[in-house]
Amino acid sequence: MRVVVKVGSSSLSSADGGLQLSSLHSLVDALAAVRERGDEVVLVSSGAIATGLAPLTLPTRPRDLATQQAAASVGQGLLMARYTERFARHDLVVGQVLLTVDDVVRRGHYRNAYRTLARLLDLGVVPVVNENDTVATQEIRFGDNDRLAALVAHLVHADRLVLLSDVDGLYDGNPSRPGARLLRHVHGEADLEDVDIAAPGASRVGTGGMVTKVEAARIATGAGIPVVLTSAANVNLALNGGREVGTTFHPTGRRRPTRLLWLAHATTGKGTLTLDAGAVRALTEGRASLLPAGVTGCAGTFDAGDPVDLVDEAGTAVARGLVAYDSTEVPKMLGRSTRDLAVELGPEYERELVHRDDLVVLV
Ligand SMILES: Nc1ncnc2c1ncn2[C@@H]1O[C@H](COP(=O)(O)OP(=O)(O)O)[C@@H](O)[C@H]1O
Ligand SMILES: N[C@@H](CCC(=O)OP(=O)(O)O)C(=O)O
Repeated sequence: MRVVVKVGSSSLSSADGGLQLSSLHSLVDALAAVRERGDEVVLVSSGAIATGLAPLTLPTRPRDLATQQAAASVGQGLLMARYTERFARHDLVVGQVLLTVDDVVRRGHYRNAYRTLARLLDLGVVPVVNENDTVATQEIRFGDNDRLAALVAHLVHADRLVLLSDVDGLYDGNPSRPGARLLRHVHGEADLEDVDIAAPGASRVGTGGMVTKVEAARIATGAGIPVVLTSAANVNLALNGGREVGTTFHPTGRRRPTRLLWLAHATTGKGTLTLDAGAVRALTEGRASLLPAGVTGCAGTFDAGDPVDLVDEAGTAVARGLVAYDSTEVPKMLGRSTRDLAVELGPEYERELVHRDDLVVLV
């Protein structure tokens, strides 16, 4: 068994927003018990920003990106030091893995991340993953670790994803309202239809609230991985108790190529290409590559290799792909056949605008 456990800032911090050591200790002790049983663990831990607040005497989580990054820079090292100390009590070694979206979406990069994580697990190390907050700009940020955890679970072929928060599961509405009901099982979209997840998190340090957790559960279950959402206080029961706690999201789909999952869920397009009806059909029904002949418009500034949204003439996103040309080159190619382009501009213009291996259909 390989399990990915994600813990949110709200579960690791005290009322004043700083790191709550006792919570971190219970988490580590529960994870160590999983290891003692012979199972493997990858921990996705938030809390860098929360841990950085006290040393910087910041009263609350900062709103601007630069101060968040500074707090993460101060906090991440301290957080890892605490994990290192506590895991060492169980004779376990930890390894820090910091990721950005960009690190894993581009061709080949996700393989590097996978190789490192697989090697760490071979060596018996507990990988501790977080977003690389200090270098992540707005465009390449996850911003929350829930989606990152779902994508990491897929990357390492996990058997289960456990999301730990400050709430004991998914409720049908704001859990602080009287009468809110805990959902024990979610089998698919139909079970989520009447669920209200809009309330922001109760803590001052968490991000995303329930929205990003449900999104993470969708990504993981859609790729065949069951998800358990429960409170960090239940960590031992969830991992070692042998009985169901919180909310279980059951698999709805099957494993897909890793890079395409990242492309669909971790990126935002740097630009937009508008497709005519024939191109939409070729992509969605024929699984074809996108050729310049079927593109009627291009917007945004992007480099070759960047993710772009592919929209139909009504502006609805139908696919996302990694574009093979810069935004300076695309306009002169629109509507032209690859053969004409090769004759006029040279053989390097004969390739697809977006190759089908670099493309994920969203409809
Ligand atoms: N339907 C719901 N069920 C459970 N929790 C919800 C729901 N809607 C909103 N929430 C809020 O989501 C919060 C958890 O999200 P967040 O604060 O981002 O935590 P974390 O730091 O663990 O990621 C809970 O404290 C809860 O108040
Ligand atoms: N990378 C950030 C995590 C962002 C965050 O707070 O996420 P979460 O608490 O999981 O909603 C950090 O370590 O502070």
